[in-house]
Amino acid sequence: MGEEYEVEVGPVAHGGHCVARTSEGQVLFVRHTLPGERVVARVTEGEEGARFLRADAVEILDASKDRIEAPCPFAGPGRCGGCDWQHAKPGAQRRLKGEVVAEQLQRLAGLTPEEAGWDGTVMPAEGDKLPAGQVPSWRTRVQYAVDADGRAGLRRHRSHEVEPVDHCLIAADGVSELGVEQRDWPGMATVEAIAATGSQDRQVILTPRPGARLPLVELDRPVSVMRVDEKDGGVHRVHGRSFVRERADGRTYRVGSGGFWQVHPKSADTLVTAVMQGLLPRKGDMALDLYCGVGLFAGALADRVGDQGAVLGIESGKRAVEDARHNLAGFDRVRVEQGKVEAVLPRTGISEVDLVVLDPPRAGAGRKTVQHLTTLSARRIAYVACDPAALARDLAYFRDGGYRVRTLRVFDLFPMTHHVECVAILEPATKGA
Ligand SMILES: C[S@@+](CC[C@H](N)C(=O)[O-])C[C@H]1O[C@@H](n2cnc3c(N)ncnc32)[C@H](O)[C@@H]1O
Repeated sequence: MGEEYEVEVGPVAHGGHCVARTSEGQVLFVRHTLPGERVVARVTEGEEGARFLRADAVEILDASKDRIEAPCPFAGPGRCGGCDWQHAKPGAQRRLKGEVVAEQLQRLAGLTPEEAGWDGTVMPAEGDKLPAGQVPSWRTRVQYAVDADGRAGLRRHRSHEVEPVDHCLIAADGVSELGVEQRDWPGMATVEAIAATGSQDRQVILTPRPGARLPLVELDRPVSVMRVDEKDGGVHRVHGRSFVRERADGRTYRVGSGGFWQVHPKSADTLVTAVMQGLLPRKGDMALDLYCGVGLFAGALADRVGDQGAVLGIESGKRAVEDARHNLAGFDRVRVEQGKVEAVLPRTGISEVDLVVLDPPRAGAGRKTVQHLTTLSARRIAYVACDPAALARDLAYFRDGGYRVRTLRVFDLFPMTHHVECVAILEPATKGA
């Protein structure tokens, strides 16, 4: 810890850092740098003999042409851990993400971009293509951590320490307007601020420290307030609605506190469009929406498969299932089952479907679920992935089960961070042969 090395920085790696080697051959994962730079890297984590050390670039000796001054005053070595690429031009950020996706596909699935039907580009969300130095304000959900003095901030990288922040540049305007960063939150561990897209619903979710009393929540806009129970982790209503209303694909979705909804205001529409363009649902199709959350893709599929078709959603979160059933109540032939996909799907007895959407959490779907899906004779499968490593692992299982990737599209729905969203469309390998 604290040791410094002068290094030439190599390629980007998954996780918001680049790879370098010390003169003794020790691998360093270096943050706050870019490929091709020469930097002084200070070790932040790792022990002697470890496979790799983590480090921050604390001095830039030769700068990349893709480097800019970080627009956020809270970014930099040892500071806020929320963004990884504040110091890179927007186009360079997307190129780096593309290189990470390509590397993961190659290493974990043995696929080149061409074999995955991908042109190698990473698409910005509509409206996000801004000149260098301007930052899209896209985070409609921000969980602030609160320090011992009650100041709201964000956690430092791989740390519980809080970097107090008076304006997070990537927070959506609706979040910033609440003024969470401008007041103190004594006794709170976290304060989550939510600004819905397509409605004026605003919500604050407070997590008190053990024994602390809830503060009076007076913000710059009307909000509903929820509280996270320190014992059972349950989310309870303090005042106002216990949900926000989001809009996507022409429909309104109720999302209860603690439930999942895409964070970028354009994400839900972007992903629904990519999935529907890839699947091309037909009237009368039978479709699955796995890991369905509050029913985003199930709703879009239900509209398209019509009265003769049917959609089954599966989701583990109890509250999300209640919301999905509420959101999809207008469709007679849509059912939502609660439970883990790996347990519920085999129990349904379904042996054949036309289409599948799966949008699993970061860990991916895993071998067992993928194997099961490859037995259902689906005409097409859409895999929505927030982690390219998990996607690549699962694509390899799909290949073993006789499916090939027809197209892959990659979207930058998390600007300034290392995160990236992929939509892969699969079909039986025999079809593409
Ligand atoms: C990435 S979110 C996708 C939600 C939805 N497709 C959307 O876009 O709004 C993943 C969802 O999977 C649920 N989940 C996590 N593990 C699960 C499992 N093993 N089985 C079923 N659902 C799961 C989470 O509760 C979450 O709602």
